[in-house]
Amino acid sequence: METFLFTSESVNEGHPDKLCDQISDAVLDACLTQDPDSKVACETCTKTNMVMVFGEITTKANVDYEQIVRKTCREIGFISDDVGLDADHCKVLVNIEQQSPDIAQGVHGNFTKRPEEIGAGDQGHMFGYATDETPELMPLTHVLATKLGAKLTEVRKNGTCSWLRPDGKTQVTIEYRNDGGAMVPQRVHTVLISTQHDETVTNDQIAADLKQHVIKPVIPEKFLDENTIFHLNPSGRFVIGGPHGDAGLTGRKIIIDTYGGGELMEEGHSLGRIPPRWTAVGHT
Ligand SMILES: Nc1ncnc2c1ncn2[C@@H]1O[C@H](COP(=O)(O)OP(=O)(O)OP(=O)(O)O)[C@@H](O)[C@H]1O
Ligand code: MET
Repeated sequence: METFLFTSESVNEGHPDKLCDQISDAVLDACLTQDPDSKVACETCTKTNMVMVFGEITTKANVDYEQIVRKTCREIGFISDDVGLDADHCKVLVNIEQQSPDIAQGVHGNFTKRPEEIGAGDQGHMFGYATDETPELMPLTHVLATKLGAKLTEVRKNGTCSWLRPDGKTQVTIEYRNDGGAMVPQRVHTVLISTQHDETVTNDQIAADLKQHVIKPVIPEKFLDENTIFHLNPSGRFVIGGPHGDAGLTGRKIIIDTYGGGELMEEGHSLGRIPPRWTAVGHT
């Protein structure tokens, strides 16, 4: 019987790229809440002590971009330089212009087109599929990697593991059996978690807590066996994190946001933009 390995990775809400995704989406939400006809294509980038939002927005909404940036960072837990970013004191740069009139006339005819006439402005490709591996109809590797990341955030915010900091990545490798074209998960081959942590905790404690409070509640026991491999903070030290450790950009985690690598990928994404602009990321 043919078996093969497949791997998906994920990041949690404190990863710098994911922080940017959440800021772009928060800007979009703020515009649409006040003005459902807003045209939004909002990018974000971040590095130590700095967040910048930029892009093209045409809206009647009165939006305080700086406050949206600070609130999003604060809610994730970036509340001091120590942790990777200080939401209340970091530099916030805003460079947002109106949507290009050339694009506006092409997409919505400067607000004159009927909904069924509205176009995308340029070409684009979208891919997608469903799989019966999971109730979510998504690949199991992707579902487990995503749930591990969400659990990490949960046990950080509810105080179960007080040493946790916001940034982190997860990865799950599953051994599948190809059963006449159906991909049937057999076992979890490898689990990798890299999480940001404070100075107080030892690597042994990190590994023990991750097994007990993150892996055990997420990965069904039937998929784990004595040969399952665990790599828990394999780099050995991950105190510096968030934008302090690595630059972040909107739309840099689009495989994680979709099927976890089991699909063809388009160049566009849906973060911080209204549907007609999804495919425009390559241009903005
Ligand atoms: N000391 C560390 N040990 C382990 N992981 C770390 C450490 N410092 C940062 N990281 C994590 O690794 C991530 C970097 O991986 P990521 O794939 O997101 O970006 P990249 O390596 O710049 O590549 P790309 O964005 O091109 O895929 C950081 O954003 C952070 O989540
Ligand atoms: N951008 C980082 C560097 O090369 C890599 C990501 S952090 C593990 O320094």
